[in-house]
Order: sequence, then C-alpha cells, then structure tokens
Amino acid sequence: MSLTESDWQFEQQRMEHVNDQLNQRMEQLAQEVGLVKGDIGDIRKNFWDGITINLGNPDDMGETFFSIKQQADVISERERMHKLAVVTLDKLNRLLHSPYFGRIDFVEQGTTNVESIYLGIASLLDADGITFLIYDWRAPIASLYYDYPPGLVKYETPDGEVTGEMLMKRQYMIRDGVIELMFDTSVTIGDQLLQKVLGHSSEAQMKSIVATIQREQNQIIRNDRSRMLLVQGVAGSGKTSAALQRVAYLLYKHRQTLKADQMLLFSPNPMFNSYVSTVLPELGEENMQQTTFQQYLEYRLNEEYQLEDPFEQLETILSAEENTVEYEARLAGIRFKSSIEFYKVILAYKEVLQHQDILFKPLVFRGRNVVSVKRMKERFYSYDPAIRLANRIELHRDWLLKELSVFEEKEWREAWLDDEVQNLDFDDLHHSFKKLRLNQKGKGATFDDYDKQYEVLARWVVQEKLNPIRHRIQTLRFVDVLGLYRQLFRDDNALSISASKHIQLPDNWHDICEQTLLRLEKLQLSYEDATPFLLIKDLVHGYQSNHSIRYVIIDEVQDYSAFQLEFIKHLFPRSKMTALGDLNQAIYAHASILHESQPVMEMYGAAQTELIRLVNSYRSTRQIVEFTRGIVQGGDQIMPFNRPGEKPQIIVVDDHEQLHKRILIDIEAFLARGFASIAIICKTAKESEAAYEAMKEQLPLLLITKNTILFEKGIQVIPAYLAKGVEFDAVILYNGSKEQYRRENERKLFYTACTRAMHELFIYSLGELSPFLSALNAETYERKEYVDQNVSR
Ligand SMILES: Nc1ncnc2c1ncn2[C@@H]1O[C@H](COP(=O)(O)OP(=O)(O)OP(=O)(O)O)[C@@H](O)[C@H]1O
Repeated sequence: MSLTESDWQFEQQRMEHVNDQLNQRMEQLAQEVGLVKGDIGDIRKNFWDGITINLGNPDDMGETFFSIKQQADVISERERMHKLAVVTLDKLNRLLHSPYFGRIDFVEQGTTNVESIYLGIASLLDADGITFLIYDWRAPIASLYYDYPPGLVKYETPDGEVTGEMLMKRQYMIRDGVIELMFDTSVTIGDQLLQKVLGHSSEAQMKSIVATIQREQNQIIRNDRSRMLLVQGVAGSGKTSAALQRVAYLLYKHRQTLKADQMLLFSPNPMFNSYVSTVLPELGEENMQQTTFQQYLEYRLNEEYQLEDPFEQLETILSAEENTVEYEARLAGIRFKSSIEFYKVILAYKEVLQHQDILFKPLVFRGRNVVSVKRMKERFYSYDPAIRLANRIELHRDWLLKELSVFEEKEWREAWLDDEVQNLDFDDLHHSFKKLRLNQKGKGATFDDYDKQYEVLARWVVQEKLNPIRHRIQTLRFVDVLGLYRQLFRDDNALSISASKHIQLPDNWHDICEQTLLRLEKLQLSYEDATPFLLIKDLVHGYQSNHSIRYVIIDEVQDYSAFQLEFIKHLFPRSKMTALGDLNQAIYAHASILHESQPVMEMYGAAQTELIRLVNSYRSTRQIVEFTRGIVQGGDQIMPFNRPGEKPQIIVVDDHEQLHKRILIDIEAFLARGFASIAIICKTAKESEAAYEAMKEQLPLLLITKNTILFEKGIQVIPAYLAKGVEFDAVILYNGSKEQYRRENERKLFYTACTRAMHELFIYSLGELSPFLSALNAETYERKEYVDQNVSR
C-alpha cells in the first residue's frame, strides 16, 4: 500500500516531536552529568570536613567509622548515578541518530484501543512519563514485528500469551532525524529494506541487524527455554548476527540478574573478536567475554607443553603426503581422539585408576626421596576406595605435606647444611632474622647465642630449599598426569578398557599409539591430544569448572569435536548453551559433530535441546550463492536472498606473473567501485605469505596470520581457515587449481573461502581447475581468459 502525503506529514511531525523530546532529555541529562560530576569532586575534596576523628574509646571509634562509611557511601552512590547518566546519554545520542525503524498498530483482543508501537534500539517515554514514544526492540510486544505480517497475532509476556490483531506494519530508514525511506509492508520484514542494507559495501566490523531480523532468526534470539539451542544454518544465514542479537536480548530480559561478563562467546580465531566487537556497543550493551578454545587450552597447558593449535594441525594434514602409514594413523588418531567414545574410554580409565596404575612423580631432594613413589602408591590405595579420585588426591596432598615436614626436621641435622649456612650472604641473614622475629613474635630470640643462631639459619635454609617441592605438592604436581596419558597408549591399556566398554578402537590403533607416544616423549601435545590430556588432568585434580558463566555461545560449532563439547559442558555446569554451525564448513579432520549421529543433540538429551535450521543465505548476491551451493553436497537446500550481482569469474592463468598482474588490475577495479574490504584468500599460511611477498610492493596489503587480532578494512591476504566467520566485499581466491584443491577433505575449506564474498567472487587457477570447479554447472559462472593488460600502478 503506498503512503499518502498526510501519512508522511504525520510521521515527520511525530519524528520532530521525538527529536524534541530526545534533545530536551539530553540537555537535562548533560547538565545532571556535569552537576553530579561536580558533586563527586566536591565531596571528595571536602571528604574529611564533616568527619570528626575520635578514637578515644570503642564507642567513639565506632562513630568515626560510621561517619567515614556514610561519606564513602554518598560518593559511591553519586558515582553510580553518574555512570548511569552517561550510559543513558549515550543511548539517547544513538536514538537521536535513528530513533526507530519500525511501527506496528496493534489491537489487543477484547479491546478497541489501537496502539501504535514504534520500535528502536532503546525505549523512550514521552514527557508525561507514561506514554512510550519508542519501545525497545527486545520488549515482549516487539516480537510481533519480527514474527508476523498484519493479521491475527500473538506474543508471549511474563504473565502469559497476549493475542490480538496487527492492523498495520511500517518500516523506516531514518538518518540524523530525517525519514529517508518509509513503507508499509504486508510481510514479516520487507525485502526492500533488506535489499538496501545488504547491498551496502561492508564496514570493516560486523553490524547489528536489529531493523531487519528475520522470523527464524528471531526464534534464535528470543529462545530462552532450552539448555542447548543448536542452530544449523547455511553460510551467510546470519548465525553469528543472531547470536549477538541474542546476547543483547538476554541482557535486556534478565537485566536485574545477568551481567555481560556472565556470558562467554567461543569464537573461531582471535581476529573474530575484533570483527564482532562493535555489535553489542551499537545496541547499547557491553560486550560479553570472548575467547577461543585454543586460548583456553593455552591458558591451562602452555607453560609445560608445546601445544599444537588447530591451524597447525590443519596445515599438517593439508600438506601431508597421502596414503602413508603416518598420514593414515594421524587421521584415524584425530578422529578417534575427538570422539565421545574416547571420552568414555578416559572415564573408564579413571575407574581403573581408582584401584591401580596411578602414577606419581618422585619427590627427590639432594638425591634422596622425600617420600618414595612406592610409599606414595601404597598410601594412595590405602584410602577408602569409595572416595572420589580427585578427593583422594587432595588427601594425598595433605599427607605429603606432613611427610615433607617430617623430612624437613630430619634435614636440620644434616652435614651439608654447614657449608650452606657459612655461605649465607647478608640478605639471607637479614631475611632469616626477620622471619625468626616474626615467628617468635619479637620475643626472646636474638642472634646473641651461636647455637641458637646456627639452628635458626639451618632451619631457614632447609625451608627455602624445600620450597619448590612444597609448591609442587600444593599444586598437585606430584601426580604424573603426562605419564597417565602416556600409559593409556601403552601396554594395551586402552585395548582392555575399550573391550570392557564395548568400544571399537580404530584398526590402526597400534600405529596411533606409536605416533602419540613419540610426540608425548618430546612434550608435544597435538591439538587432538590436548583436550583428552586436560580431561585426565581434571579427573585427577578436580574439574576447573566455572560456575559464574550463565550462557555459553559457541560459534562455528562444526569445528569442535564431540570430545571438546563434552568437556566444555563440564567446564560450565550452570550454563545454557547456544551452538551455531554449518556442516558444510567443517574444515577440520575430526568427524563433524553436526553429522547424522548428532552428538551435539545428545549432549543434554532431547528434552533439553532445541534445533533451529536456517536455510536462507543473506551475505552473498544470488549469483554467488547459486555458484557456491554447487560445491557442496545438498547445496540445493541453500536459498539465496534475491540480491542481484555479477556471476563469479573463473580465470585460468599460466604462471604467477600472470596471476599477480591480473590480481592488481582486479583490485584497482574493486577499489574504484568503493569496496572497502577485499580478501585474497589462500589455502595455507605458506601460500598467503608467498602471495603477500610477491605483491606487497604494488598494493597496500595486510597479511593475516593466526596471531592477527585486529580485523581491519583494506586488502587482506588470508588463509582460508582464518577467514571463517568473516566476510568481504570482494573475494579473490588465489589459486583454485587441481593442484591445490582436489582431496575430498579440502572441499569444505574451498566452499568456506568462496562463501566469504558479499558482492564479487573471482577465482584464479594456476593451470587445471580444481575438480570442485570443473564439476559445477557452467551457467553459474563466467569463464574468463587471461588477457595481458597494463597495470596502471
Ligand atoms: N536479518 C538480517 N538483516 C540484515 N542483514 C543480515 C540479516 N541476517 C544476516 N545478515 C547479514 O548477512 C551476513 C552474514 O551474516 P552472519 O555472518 O551472521 O552469517 P553466518 O551464518 O554466521 O555466516 P557464516 O557461517 O558463513 O560465517 C552479514 O553481513 C549480516 O549482517
């Protein structure tokens, strides 16, 4: 329905009223902020003026303390008010720019009153303090906007369901207080606005999608029932966007009890954090905590072991020689160690350790045992077997500390101490004396008496020398966790455990064991070994659970193993999970948890799990989606959003010289079209580096490595696996040749790379095309020949 002149007039007038209100409110608040700030300064300056210090007797002291506390409370209350006012001011400022994006006219069933609900990123009341000029998009009633076209509708509130009729739905695009675009729509969210939003050149960072959230995305955002919400969505379907909006929604819904630091996002790489960092602040919320699983592993393990990261693992597999015993063992090892079956093997192994085979590290001092490993073992298995392993280790720790004290006492009389005491320097003497005074509370002991002095110094020396061992005991490092993990791959241990649990080990288990032991010998922890190793550590030491996190969001969940997910579940026992992934982008060598058997669905059981599928792809033009969906199995299920563009181009070149020449020309053209983010996507880090080196003189390139933490606009040279989750105006696939992409396990990596393109996709091939390309429907791309052209730079 087209809008009339009077509609425009009405809306423009209302807009002006809202603007006036916003300006007034901001002026008022700005004054208040200034006043409160001044107040705080004054109170701080005159803090002591109103306080009489009187410490004469307990009553006076109490009164003094009370008046100091009162003053301090006044300051902290003012500071809280100041902070709140600054946050509100910031919100109003954002509203001033674009106060609302939608309106629905709604009549609740059983009434005749038509309410016009305007939706924006925050709510705003009129001067009367009652009438809502703008509703927050997260308010229960706002759900109608995303879920229904005009007609009969309903929405959930904390007090139950409300039904009624939506008479009208209007969308706006407002910039700096001016309505640029406005139309009524008869669908959920009109394509017109989406077209406009998606057609823009990308801003380096991700944007909020609040004005155009799609119905199925709204289901993800507002779902607060299930313990596990699993979202399976195709590339570019808005999984990450929906996840971030969901964080904002939950922070609003539970604003009395939930803080941003109680939510944790596991992201695919460190750069991703920077890519998404602007969305929540754009919505007026603080960012949740963010980490990568690798960062967590490093935090727990890096000090002692050489830890492989997932990218190294992937590069090793991608560049390994196929069909060798080593390659097959590595692949089979990765698959098995990533499975729930292996998790079960380790749990069963823990049962074994309850009765036998625990390993301790010797506690040796000057070549002598503080406690022999044999005694440690005997003692350990003398505890009540009903006590949990981790609790028994704690008992053991306490016992060892006592044994250490006995050992220490004997050590005071040892001859080696003479030399040590004679050689003490001034600092040592000073320390030991201070300690003595402290221990004896300053009474009695002096250094006047030689024997006394020797005894004190000797005790001090022994204590200092034994401190590292004491520390090892306190931190439970007397348990040989690495040995325990190694033991699992030795002497058919896993074989007997798995047989008892009816778990099938891989056929080449022997090769896997050999390979694993070899690496562990060198203190190398492969990516696939890191989490199992950590599980054993936690079973022995007790889980390092985090009880404060309430929501965990795992993006790119297809890249996690079932083992890792089970481990994460234990890490956050009080948390609800949101897992978002795309089976077609599962690039790692372990079997994907999103496969038919669906380990992720089984984690919390069917009753506590909900699955939402997203099949519409918004990122890329229709032409790019029609092309990329041919690369993967079942791609015909992927629905492009109807945003037109050029077909992807495939260009075969003879050599690197031709390749680089053409890339320079393409990039010039992209820049001329105003594209702000362009990616040259390579297969590996090595290829990225070579491409960067070859072209860096001619172009201002950014080389992205696994250590890059900042996502910036510009021309990025990036390995495909680091481009996960992010997007670019234009993508140049550096070399899509048969030489580079031919193995089946490279298909998804190739697909992931191609689906990063929003507006343009160019694929180069040095020689013969990858079979993933040659098998595609030729209608979906333009095959271009190489033509020598001059580069203008
Ligand atoms: N409802 C929407 N309104 C506007 N833009 C949207 C909407 N949904 C998704 N988009 C846009 O589509 C692009 C892809 O979204 P996003 O990165 O969240 O998808 P994804 O499913 O996580 O992708 P991938 O799995 O390929 O990394 C982004 O530019 C996002 O802003």
